[in-house]
Amino acid sequence: MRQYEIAVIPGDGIGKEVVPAATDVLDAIAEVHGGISFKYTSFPWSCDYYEQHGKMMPDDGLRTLQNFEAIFLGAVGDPQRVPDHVSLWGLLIKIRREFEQVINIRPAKYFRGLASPLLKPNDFDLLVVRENSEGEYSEIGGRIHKGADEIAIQNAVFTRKGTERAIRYAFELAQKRRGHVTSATKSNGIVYSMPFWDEVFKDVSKEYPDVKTTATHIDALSAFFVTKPHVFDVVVASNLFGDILTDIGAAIMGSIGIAPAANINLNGKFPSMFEPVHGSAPDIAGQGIANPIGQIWTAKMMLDHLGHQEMGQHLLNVVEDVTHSGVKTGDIGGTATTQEVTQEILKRLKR
Ligand SMILES: NC(=O)C1=CN([C@@H]2O[C@H](COP(=O)(O)OP(=O)(O)OC[C@H]3O[C@@H](n4cnc5c(N)ncnc54)[C@H](O)[C@@H]3O)[C@@H](O)[C@H]2O)C=CC1
Ligand SMILES: CC(=O)C(=O)O
Ligand SMILES: [K+]
Ligand SMILES: [Mn+2]
Repeated sequence: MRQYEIAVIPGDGIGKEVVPAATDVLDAIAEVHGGISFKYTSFPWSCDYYEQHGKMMPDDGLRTLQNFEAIFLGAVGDPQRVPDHVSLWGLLIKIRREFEQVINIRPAKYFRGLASPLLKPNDFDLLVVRENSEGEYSEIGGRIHKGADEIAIQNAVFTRKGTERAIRYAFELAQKRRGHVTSATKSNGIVYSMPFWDEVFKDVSKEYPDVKTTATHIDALSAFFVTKPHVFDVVVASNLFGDILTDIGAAIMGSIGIAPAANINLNGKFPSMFEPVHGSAPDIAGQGIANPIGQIWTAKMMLDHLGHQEMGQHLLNVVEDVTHSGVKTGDIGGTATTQEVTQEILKRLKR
């Protein structure tokens, strides 16, 4: 029996509702297939924790997390109580950066049983590779003066290492898929970092002559995600562009509540972290109606990462069966609660 040590951080809002649902499902799939089990250690780091301790996690929090094989996180943020830049940078983004989780993989595909808002959803199946450690999300800059003279400066950071790493990762994935990489650019408006991004994309592409390439400005690309998502295979994007594109990817599937994500550490020095694309959804938190599929599909990505692709595929098939059967939460047109969807998934998994 292989037991995996997993750090669990439910976080805020619906994170606290969907994370237990997903760990129940993980336990069930492990039991059904046999050979593996999960040992969870839960950490209460969140905006509640911040209110009590004045920080999002203890000073030695990262050292504690470092001993785990993976981190399973829900969502961070409660803007009524703690400013978002404080809560996210104090926990979620801190872990991504300090643990060198430099790649964020976020799939979107036609999902059986879901009413996509697209008129002709076709069969789309794409992967966004989001640069996850630098880019537009930086702490470089500052604010000076007050009132009419006030100035805010925010610098974006694009290193050759980081840019090349994300782009190369996209090419490697494309070789195992349909052999096409689309680069999200904006070199017509952003005159230093994006021409640089384009150059690196071109350089890396020379090493993969079998992979087809396209570079598309982020504005048009966002539109194409809505009008013809089936043309995309792997899309590589900077931190901010990838963030926005993947909410669109979630929306065209049918709901932001179903999209998964994996924050991948490539050098093996730190654990990777698995958390859905969505946030803490304060507008529906505490009602028991959050869609657990984003968190459960994220669990599938963790299974894949740990080398259990067969279990992962089985899990996703069952989730699609449940959606197809009509047991759905409100965001995707159903009336079921988080618990009811989870129970239905558990029941079918154990069949
Ligand atoms: N990775 C993370 O932890 C993220 C955290 N956030 C934080 O979350 C908080 C809320 O941010 P928002 O911009 O409102 O984004 P959000 O993703 O939390 O919610 C956007 C909309 O989608 C709905 N939604 C999200 N997940 C759902 C689910 N599982 N089931 C049903 N409906 C769902 C919400 O009810 C809301 O109407 C903020 O504090 C924000 O900073 C936002 C995005 C990512
Ligand atoms: C923070 C956020 O929105 C994301 O990482 O997707
Ligand atoms: K999340
Ligand atoms: Mn986002």
